[in-house]
Amino acid sequence: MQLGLIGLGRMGGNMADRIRAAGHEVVGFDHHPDKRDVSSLAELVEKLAAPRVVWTMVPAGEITESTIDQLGELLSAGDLIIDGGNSKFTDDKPRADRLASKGIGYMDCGVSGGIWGSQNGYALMVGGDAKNVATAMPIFEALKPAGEFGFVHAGPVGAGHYTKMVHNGIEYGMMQAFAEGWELLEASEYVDNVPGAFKSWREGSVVKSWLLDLFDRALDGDPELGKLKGYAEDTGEGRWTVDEAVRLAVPLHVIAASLFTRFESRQPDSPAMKAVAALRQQFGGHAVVS
Ligand SMILES: O=C(O)[C@H](O)[C@@H](O)[C@H](O)[C@H](O)COP(=O)(O)O
Repeated sequence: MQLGLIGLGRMGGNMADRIRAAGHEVVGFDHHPDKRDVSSLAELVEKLAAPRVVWTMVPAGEITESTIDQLGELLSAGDLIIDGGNSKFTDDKPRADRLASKGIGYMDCGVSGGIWGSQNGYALMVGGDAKNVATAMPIFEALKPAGEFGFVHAGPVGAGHYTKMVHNGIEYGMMQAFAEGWELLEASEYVDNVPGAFKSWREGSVVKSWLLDLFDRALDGDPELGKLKGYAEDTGEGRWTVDEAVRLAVPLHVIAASLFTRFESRQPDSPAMKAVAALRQQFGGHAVVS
């Protein structure tokens, strides 16, 4: 089938390759002139036969919102938009309603797999009507991994991005657990071969996983991670997961702690710990470091 794909960066570009390799036609648009097949959204829409399916794979937030608004002006009743970016789930229903007033369908699809997805396949978490899911199924089939798993129609519009948000919250917690275990092993006088321990866990162990494989790969390149700074960014999914935990009063100890640890990583000197040191000095006369 034909697909319009907007955003041909690290994710979208690889996805286009995988969809084409499965025998589909992709008409791609990107802001970078060297990557794209068409030079405007209007040209992309023109090149597709109706009813059209257009997938947005651009950064979440303002860019996705304005791209979908422009598509809403250019597409016709019967066409379908799929947002595959890491949008916030609360954006989905209002978008779907705006587009529905013009007869345009909308689905959200959480996409996991990072830069490895083109070879391994992408895990897809879809929210939308069964009819729209069926329309896009050949594209989902092309993107998902070859095996039994890697796809869920999670529920109505919003459910795909919600599922991806929770997936990313879990990702934060798993990464943090590996990271803390690594720090403890490195600090201890008991274990000499820390990279070897992680490597050994890749087979047979209870904690074997793709994240562990990737951590082992990172340690192969830099056994003490000496080339990196202890600084980690976040792009929103972890914060939304914790917001939801507060809204629903669900205890999310590990994920919340993992998120806060990232915030802490950006503080060269912790203001809160200065306050703790000041208070210890005030009530106990304990020494402080200035
Ligand atoms: O499942 C995935 O493929 C990843 O989760 C992917 O979506 C991306 O790498 C994260 O959005 C990074 O998220 P943070 O910037 O919040 O760590």
